[in-house]
Amino acid sequence: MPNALHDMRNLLVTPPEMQAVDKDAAGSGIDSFSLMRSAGMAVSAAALRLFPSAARFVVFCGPGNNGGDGYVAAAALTASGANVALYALGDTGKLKGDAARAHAAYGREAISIELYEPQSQDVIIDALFGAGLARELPDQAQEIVGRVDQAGLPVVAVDLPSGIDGRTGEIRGASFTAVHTVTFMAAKPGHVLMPGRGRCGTLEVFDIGIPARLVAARAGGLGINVPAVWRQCAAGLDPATHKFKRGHLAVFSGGPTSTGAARLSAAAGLRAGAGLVTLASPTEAIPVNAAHLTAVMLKEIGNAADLAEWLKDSRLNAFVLGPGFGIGEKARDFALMLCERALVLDADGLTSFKERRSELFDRIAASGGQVVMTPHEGEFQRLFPEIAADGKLSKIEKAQAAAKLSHAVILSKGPDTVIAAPSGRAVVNVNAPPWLATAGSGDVLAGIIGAHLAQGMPAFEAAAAAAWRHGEAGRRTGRSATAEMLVENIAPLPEESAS
Ligand SMILES: NC(=O)C1=CN([C@@H]2O[C@H](COP(=O)(O)OP(=O)(O)OC[C@H]3O[C@@H](n4cnc5c(N)ncnc54)[C@H](O)[C@@H]3O)[C@@H](O)[C@H]2O)[C@@H](O)CC1
Ligand SMILES: [K+]
Repeated sequence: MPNALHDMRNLLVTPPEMQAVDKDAAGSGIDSFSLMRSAGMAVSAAALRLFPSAARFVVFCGPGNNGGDGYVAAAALTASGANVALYALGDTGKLKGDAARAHAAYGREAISIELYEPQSQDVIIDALFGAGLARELPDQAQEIVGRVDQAGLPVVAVDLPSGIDGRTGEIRGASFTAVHTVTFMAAKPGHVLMPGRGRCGTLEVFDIGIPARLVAARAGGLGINVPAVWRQCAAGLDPATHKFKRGHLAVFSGGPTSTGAARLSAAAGLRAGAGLVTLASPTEAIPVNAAHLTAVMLKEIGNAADLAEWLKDSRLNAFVLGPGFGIGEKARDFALMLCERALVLDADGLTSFKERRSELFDRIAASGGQVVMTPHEGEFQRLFPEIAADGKLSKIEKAQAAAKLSHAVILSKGPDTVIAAPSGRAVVNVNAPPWLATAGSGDVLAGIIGAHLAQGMPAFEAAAAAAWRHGEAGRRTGRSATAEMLVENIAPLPEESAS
């Protein structure tokens, strides 16, 4: 990935990668206890900043280094004059290494965790498990989660709310729901994938002093979808250029009773910067489409022969196929003809290949075109059932596997949309408000991707930039968003200086 990944704010590092970074840091002579001290101090500072008048900080410490951070935080909070109670999960005599040292330095009594009784003014510091959580949260910890939830106490999480799997964002049995999470060096997939993301509260990524080059060396091409990921590819898109240079996007309409979805895509494509947009309509739907279009042009394309003739115009460079199109042979024939240019395959376009996916994947591999597929969860299951059913994989890993198999860029939709390329590169989109999940929203997204492809952006960047602009449009529109309002609120691509 280009420069964006060297900015640690945009990186996602998996727990195994982070463990390797820790080892490299120790190997390069950095004192690992000083890292733990920085981590614990950052947690203490966050807790005091957020809850300056807490009656009592209750620190839960686990059996590993996450617990070690907790002991440091407890010592720092005590030194600041705060009232602190510390509860340990497991036998503190079995603590090892830095965690044992942090426990010894704390020097006060650690109470056994089952004795914890919530008090109404408690602020919880959760240092039970972090990146090292390897299986379901132990029963004893699950019970404490229940007590804290029931009492409605605020939780500040160390690294991750205990119970959230840092690789997948899944909840391992139960988890705390934090108001604030302090993680170290870089965010983990579990902070941005659902349901984990919904339980982290605000996320603080604190630099504990591991050199960035050590983190970057282990990071495997995952990031957060920020403009820096695709801005360089968007920089050449000068709105003043001749309209054909801005590309000609074609969107395929369904029959007379299902034309609205394609018109939404077309309108979004025009708004997002395609130079020309044509709605390709079957004969029967021409009157209804004609009655609703102004800036978008209309072309009658009834069958594959019509399409073949139209494709002689090489300026037609990007296509959206699927919204409202209808499932079946016609969708398959059209899609296979379009793979060698730039194609967004969405909705019915995806479902049409449920039983015939290898035809599509082989054609994409052979054609060398720019293809983006935009499945929601159900469509993903239809097209990639074996990947969808693999419970061990995270949403990122599923999208990566699907991209590799299909040779296309996969935009896997949801509140935590993932964009993955066949190379394994992937980003998670984080700017989408919940109300973006409105009828027709996906059609708008497909149109924005199409506009980017028409302007010559490579498929990965086209999809990532579109997910981001779609999220921004949702924010600008507000809670009452309809798909038409989203189109109106697609903002220009951000300038070079935006981060
Ligand atoms: N560079 C870094 O990232 C640093 C990480 N630090 C902390 O170290 C943490 C990672 O430490 P660890 O690798 O020791 O991991 P954890 O402290 O998250 O937990 C690991 C311990 O719990 C056990 N365990 C895992 N799952 C369990 C389960 N379900 N039930 C019972 N026991 C279970 C493991 O055998 C191990 O003893 C991070 O979350 C962070 O808080 C800090 O100390 C500073 C440096
Ligand atoms: K934790």
